[in-house]
Amino acid sequence: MKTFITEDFLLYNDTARELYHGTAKDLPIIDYHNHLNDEEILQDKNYDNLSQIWLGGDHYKWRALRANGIDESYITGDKSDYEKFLAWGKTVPNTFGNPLYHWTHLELLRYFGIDEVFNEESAPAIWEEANRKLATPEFSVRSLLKRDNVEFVGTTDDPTDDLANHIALAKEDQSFTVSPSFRPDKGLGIEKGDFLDWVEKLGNVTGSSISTYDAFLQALAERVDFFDQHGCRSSDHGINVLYFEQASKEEVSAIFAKRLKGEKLSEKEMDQFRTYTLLTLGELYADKGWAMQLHISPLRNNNTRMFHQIGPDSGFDSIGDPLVAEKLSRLLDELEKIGKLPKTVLYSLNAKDYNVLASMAGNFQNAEVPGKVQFGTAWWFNDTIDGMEDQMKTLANIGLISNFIGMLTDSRSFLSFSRHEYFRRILCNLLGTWVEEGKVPKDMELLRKYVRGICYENAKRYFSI
Ligand SMILES: O=C[C@H](O)[C@@H](O)[C@@H](O)[C@H](O)C(=O)O
Repeated sequence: MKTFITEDFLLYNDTARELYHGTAKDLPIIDYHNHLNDEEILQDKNYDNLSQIWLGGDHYKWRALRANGIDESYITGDKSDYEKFLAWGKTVPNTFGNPLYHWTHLELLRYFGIDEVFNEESAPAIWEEANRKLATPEFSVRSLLKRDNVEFVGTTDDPTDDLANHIALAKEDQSFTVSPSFRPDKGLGIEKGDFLDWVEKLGNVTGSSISTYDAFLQALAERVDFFDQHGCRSSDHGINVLYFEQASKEEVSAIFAKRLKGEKLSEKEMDQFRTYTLLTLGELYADKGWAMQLHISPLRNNNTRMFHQIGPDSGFDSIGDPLVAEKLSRLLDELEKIGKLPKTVLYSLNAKDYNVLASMAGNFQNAEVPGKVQFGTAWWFNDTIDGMEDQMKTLANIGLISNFIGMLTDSRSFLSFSRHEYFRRILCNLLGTWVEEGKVPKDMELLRKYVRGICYENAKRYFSI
């Protein structure tokens, strides 16, 4: 059966169709936050088969497979790639209403030219045809980036990473930039069992022995400099529960010393360390002109048995519901007070926070750049038609959607860039609907400016690309 994705997919009026086909469709892609593997880009890897590139690291699909009663051996276990692929073929027909259904068919159509509904019956032939194409030079990861007109890739990188792949890629003449993002979560994770190992690793890459909090901060500053020298334009922080506990540097130094000795810390002490360290990093980000991305309120690793079996980021995270407004206000204001609030992108995994984040952003805007503080795009479980519309309507209702830096894939798969098409269709339909409903004038020049800005130009300006 032919697929349902027509050229006007998700575009329900003439204005939407004109905006998408005439403006959004061919704009370059700036994917400023994802988890793509920089080594695979350097190697210009060809994936062996559709399971590896589709299912290999995508915990969205793993959750759908589990929800469909598929055994773990066919998901992250020891079944063959083909057996796992057939399990996905059995599952996709049961995903109506989930973006996975749309993404699956968009990817088959856009990358492989396969205009078929994906299910158990069509899976074997699709496996053969797609794998044949995956083996060709046109399906190396760099070829995939070029064919998608990807201009910028923001990977996610630990401060101790040597960035060797990014450095090597920067020496080559590419149509796209692969920029490292500074993700210091392990340096803020003072509660974690491997925190001291990470501190030692930080010391090793900076040629220092970190035995004091001053030395720790100095080492972090050196890594910020190193990342900046190699094209970093942004940091990223995963914050499960937002914190704000003020303390002097001397108090935090004493807390750090206790941790080095393996002494137990109170929750307050840990929050004092996290607060002081994040504020110090925020100042460094501002000095570098970086953006600070805050991904807040995931509830991670809910399934202890499966965490021990297959580790983090494996589909057992969900939406947390801590309060965020007060602490976020204090964090941002502490930096604003000293003129060191960096460009900031606020994401929450809980849609209950959307009005909070959109209104919070409005407290700290200034002339540095339009939309200096962004209410960030719908993230993870919210990366759906309803979730994206909800986030954009909230932003428009409370802030200025015209300065929105648009979406990102946050993905681990090189086939995910068609999610930008998905977003652009939803955006153009939203704007087109406002026109058709008489809520905004049919000023096509201005509407095209909105579309170019949100899909491409705003992010280019915001990240100084
Ligand atoms: O969209 C889902 C995301 O990729 C999710 O896996 C990440 O947000 C990850 O948990 C992280 O902390 O960066």
